[in-house]
Formats: sequence, C-alpha cells, structure tokens
Amino acid sequence: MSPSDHSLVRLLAGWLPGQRWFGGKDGPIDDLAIGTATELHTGEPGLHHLILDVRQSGSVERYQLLLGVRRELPGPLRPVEIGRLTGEHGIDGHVYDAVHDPELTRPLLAHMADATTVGPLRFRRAPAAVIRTDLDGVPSTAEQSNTSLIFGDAHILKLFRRLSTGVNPDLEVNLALTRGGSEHVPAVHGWIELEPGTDGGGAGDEPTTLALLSEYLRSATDGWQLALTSVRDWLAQPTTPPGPAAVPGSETFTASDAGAAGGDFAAEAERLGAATAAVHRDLAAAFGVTRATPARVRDTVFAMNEQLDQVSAAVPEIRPHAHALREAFDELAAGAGTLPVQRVHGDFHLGQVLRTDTGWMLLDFEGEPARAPAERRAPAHPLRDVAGMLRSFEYAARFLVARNGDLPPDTADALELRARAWTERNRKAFCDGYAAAGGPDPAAHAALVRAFEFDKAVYEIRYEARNRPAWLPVPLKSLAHLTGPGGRGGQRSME
Ligand SMILES: Nc1ncnc2c1ncn2[C@@H]1O[C@H](COP(=O)(O)OP(=O)(O)O)[C@@H](O)[C@H]1O
Ligand SMILES: O=P(O)(O)O[C@H]1O[C@H](CO)[C@@H](O[C@H]2O[C@H](CO)[C@@H](O)[C@H](O)[C@H]2O)[C@H](O)[C@H]1O
Repeated sequence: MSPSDHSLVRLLAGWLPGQRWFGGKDGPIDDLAIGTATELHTGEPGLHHLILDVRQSGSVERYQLLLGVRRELPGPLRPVEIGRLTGEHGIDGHVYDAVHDPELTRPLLAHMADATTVGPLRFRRAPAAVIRTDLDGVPSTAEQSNTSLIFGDAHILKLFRRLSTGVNPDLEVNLALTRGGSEHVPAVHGWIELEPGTDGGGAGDEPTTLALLSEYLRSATDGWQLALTSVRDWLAQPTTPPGPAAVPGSETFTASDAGAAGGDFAAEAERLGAATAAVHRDLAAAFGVTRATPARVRDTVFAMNEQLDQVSAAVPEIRPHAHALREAFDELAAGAGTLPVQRVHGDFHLGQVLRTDTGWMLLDFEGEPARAPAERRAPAHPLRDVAGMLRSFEYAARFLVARNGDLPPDTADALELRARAWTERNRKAFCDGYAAAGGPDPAAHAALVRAFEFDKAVYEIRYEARNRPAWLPVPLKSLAHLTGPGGRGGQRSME
C-alpha cells in the first residue's frame, strides 16, 4: 500500500467523522494523507497499520487505524466496512476497521510477546509480564475516547486513536506507579510505540506511544455504570400522588433523603475518595511535589480564561455564563498564595475508575485528550482531580435527566430536585472520604475547587462539541445550575 492511495484516502475521509473517537466533528476535514502504512499480516485477511494526518482549521492531527482487508466480508464485519478497493496498489477487496476482526487481533499480542519490530512499529513486553498469545480480542463497549480490545480475562489493549508525539502519560504514569507498588492501578503488560523520527518529529529521541496493554480487571465494573444504576434507581422511586405535589416533600427534599433510595452510591463514593487520596500520595512519591508561586497560579488562571475565550468562539451557548465563570477564575487569582503541586490524574471522572472485589482502581492517566502533551504532564494541585470527579457526579445525574426528553414542567422539576439531591450526597461523601484519607480538604479550599470545576465544565463543552455533539446539552445545562443563583458560583459560604 502506498501513502498516495487516493481512493483509500477518499474512503477514509468519508468514514472518519462517524467514528466516536474522531475529535474533529466540529468542522470539515480540509485534507487527509496517509502518514505511515505498515503491513502487519499478509494474506487473507490482511492487516495494515495506518497513521493518518488529518488537516482541519489549519492544524494537523494524527489518528491511528488498523485496516483489515478481505476479498469476501463475513456478515458480522459488514457494519464496520469502510469501502471497497478494486486493485489500487494491490488491494482488491473490502477494507474495514480491523479491531472488530478477532482473527486480526492475535498478531498484536504475538508481536508484543516476542518484542518484535515491524517497520517503524516497535512492540514491547513489560519486564516480567507474561503475554498470552492464544486469545482473540473483542472491542470493549465502554464509553471511551479511544478503542480498547479485551483479550479473554487476561489483557486489555488500549489503542490510542488521536496520537500525541512522545511517550503517552498513561504508560509513563502506570509504569511509575506499578514500580512504586501502588495498589490502585492495573499492571502494565506491554505497549506498542512508533520509532522516533517517523512521526513528523517534535519529541527528540522519544518514541510515540501507540497502544498500552494492561492487566484486565475481570471482576470490575466501571464507576460510571455503577453511578448510573444508582441514579436510575433514585429517579425511579415511585411518586405519590400525581400532579404538582408528586415530588415527595419537594420543598424540603435534601441530599440525605437521596440515601434512603435503593442503589445508594454514597459509601462507594466515600471509598473512591479514599482511593483517590492514596493514588495522589503514590503519585507524589513517584514524581515529587513542588510549590507553585502566586505568579504561576495566576498563569493557570490566565490559561482558564484563554480556554474560555476559545470555547466561547466555537460554542456560542456558553457565552451567557462567561461572566460568572470569569468571576470564579479571577477569585482564585486574587487570593493566589503558594500552592503545592504534583503529577495528578488530569482527567478524573467516573469512567476512569473501576470497582473490583478488593476496592477502587484508577485508570487512564493520559490527561485530557484535547490538551497538548506538555499541559497534560504539568504538575497541578491535587484538588483538580477532585473537581473532575465532582463534575462527574453532576454529569451522571444530569445525563439521565436529559435522557427523559421533554417532560411536563412539574415532572421535570421533580426530576431536577432528585438529581441534585443525588449529586450533592455523593459529592459530599467523595470529599469526606478524600479528606479523611489525608488529601487536602475540599471544603477548606472552596475557591480553588470551584475554579477547577468551572474550568472542567468549559473543557467538557469543547470536548462534547468535538467528540459527541449529542451530549453537548449535558454540560451546558449543568453550567446554568453551576453559575446561577444557588449554584456553586453563589456558594461562597463554604470558605
Ligand atoms: N484494566 C482494565 N480492566 C478492565 N476494564 C478496563 C481496564 N482498563 C479500562 N477498562 C474499561 O475501559 C473503559 C475505558 O478505558 P479508558 O482507559 O478510560 O479509555 P479512554 O481513554 O479511551 O476513555 C473504562 O471505563 C473501563 O470500563
Ligand atoms: O475518558 P477520556 O480520557 O477519553 O475522557 C474524555 O472523554 C470522557 C467521556 O468518555 C469525558 O468525560 C465526560 O463524560 C463522562 C461521561 O461519559 C463524565 O463522567 C465526565 O465527568 C465528563 O467530563 C472527558 O471529559 C474527556 O476528557
């Protein structure tokens, strides 16, 4: 296959915007080129690894793809067909997203087990890891930005879809935490990387991480699913009698009432807070703690305002909230003292935590996919992660309320009250667990937490616009609550 295969390029340009992991849905593709093409499996079916250079609004992003080629496409693979090539550059057959073809997933494990190099691709096995080569991979159905393949009950391979030059922080941090003996992260089993110099440069001698193979935590359920189950239970509590009084005690309905419902999540939220504090300690031990001067804190606030400018330009619906957002950012700048900063998770939310038989595990230290690699690695105050998780409680409740569509106003108000009660109860439990386990007390740093939460909400609006436009109402609606009267913008009393 040659990088100048125009038919393939045309097919890919039409196919990319429909993929969950494509982060450029907010604008057209101006140009697409195949950066590297590496044949990983010859014959029928064939397997090619592609790196695509996608130009949009003047900048180029790189995406990774495993392309399968078959003369005849079996029924189960038809939905993932990209198109058909008729002899161009020796390809005569159907091309498709190969992560859905179990036959083509085994070679990936075999290459990692043997630590081979194929063209610019280097397959690596972690020291002491045993990689099974007799398992087929099945794509995970979890809600995620990349694509993960699950190999039996042994391994999970995350294929980073949008590539950042250099070692991915997910690999870097997981290796460091595993080495330090952290109990809250799955073991690294291997990875795939791109030789330095083959990817447009920019990172000196550092290879670019393409995929991460980890221990598969088979008994685990992710926090997002657990939280949704709890919210669903709570929202479905019978209401009596119908009509305006349908909300049980709506005027006096409190966060503690939410605990009376089935599927209460608060004890889990508290344990999750404790696990988060433990991982922050492990991260501090592995990477150290430094102190950010007031000038650096003001730089952080500058970056928050800058992100808001960018998002306001792209998503006009955020503009009515801009003033309240800037007030919260400026309050942090005004009171800026010296802050302890360290490596943090960087994109902490309920989809990044797994409840196993033995407790909570933390995943995906990649940072926010929409940020530049240097920003993702930058030390931050650990309450930034706490704020991320607090947003996630809000998301879980609001996601299900949004799913109910247009409801009569009374019913909508009732659901809103219930959702808020669930959110408050779990936010508090999480913060209590975090502080009790030795983390800085969120209640004692309200301005900091608020600024981080608002900044995360702005980030989420951009993320949803680019990746999942159908979800955009979730963070937008929560902004109205956050910045409105009685929202967190008005909760100065915590300090
Ligand atoms: N080691 C693991 N064991 C079991 N499930 C996992 C593991 N790692 C990830 N998952 C599942 O995959 C989902 C997505 O993983 P994540 O690393 O957050 O991917 P992404 O960065 O693409 O969002 C998680 O929410 C979880 O359900
Ligand atoms: O998991 P990723 O590292 O890819 O993070 C990105 O995608 C997340 C969604 O998959 C996104 O998280 C947002 O949606 C979650 C529900 O799906 C919610 O729990 C989070 O609170 C919310 O931020 C994340 O922001 C993004 O970086």
